Amino acid sequence: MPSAPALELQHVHLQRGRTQVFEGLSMQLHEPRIGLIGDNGAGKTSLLRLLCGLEAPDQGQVLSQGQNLHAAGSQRARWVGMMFQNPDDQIIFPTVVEELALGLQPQGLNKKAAQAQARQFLHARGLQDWAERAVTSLSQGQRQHVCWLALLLAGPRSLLLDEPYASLDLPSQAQLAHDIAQTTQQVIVSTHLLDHVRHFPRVIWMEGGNVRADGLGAQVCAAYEAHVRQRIAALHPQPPAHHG
Ligand SMILES: Nc1ncnc2c1ncn2[C@@H]1O[C@H](COP(=O)(O)OP(=O)(O)OP(=O)(O)O)[C@@H](O)[C@H]1O
Repeated sequence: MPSAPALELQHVHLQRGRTQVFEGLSMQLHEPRIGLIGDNGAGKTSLLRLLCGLEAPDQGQVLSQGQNLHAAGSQRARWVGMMFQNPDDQIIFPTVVEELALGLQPQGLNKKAAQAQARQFLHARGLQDWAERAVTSLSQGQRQHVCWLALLLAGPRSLLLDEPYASLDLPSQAQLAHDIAQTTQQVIVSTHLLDHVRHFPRVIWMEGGNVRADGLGAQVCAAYEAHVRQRIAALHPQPPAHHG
């Protein structure tokens, strides 16, 4: 029998504010790398928030390896973790080492042991100088990097990244793409920068809370780009050719 998918949505309905975002959305997320693409407001962030348990469906359920995510309590942090689009929505503690140590607590480490492990982790990545730094003294891109490090260190079995490249400079984008490639866990990335997911075995194109296309990264990204080109061409029609 095939194993239960890492993550699964079953007939999920979700309302956020006055918006009915999903009406009966179902999907199984087995693949080790999955990209989420689509226009602003398509439902990518809402989907990630459901998948990490931040948002509960109004109807339907979200499962991680067959177990209901929203009934899981603190265990959930071992199954799934999310890196937010805005690092300031994620970071709680004043210093980098404290923030990183937080993610180790679900593994049963006490504060001192967790901070020692976090320091070691930073050291291994040549970032030992960051340990005591005030998070507020870091740039937006650096804070985003702290969020990624916190997620890596916490090590849940599925990592959900919402627009992780948005505030990163080109070297940091390359570093994150490299880190993602090295990661053994499942990684689900929402992005408008299609080159970061084009090579993925699966990309899901969301549109208006539905799946518009779902398949190989190269094919789905090409279909979305062609659709965008068509829409832009329709908005800015070429003037008729002038003869004579
Ligand atoms: N906090 C909220 N309250 C009310 N409605 C919301 C809220 N957040 C999102 N929505 C609505 O839910 C729908 C899906 O939004 P979502 O943020 O999931 O889209 P997205 O694909 O992640 O967009 P983007 O590419 O801009 O990040 C949109 O119609 C949006 O207006």
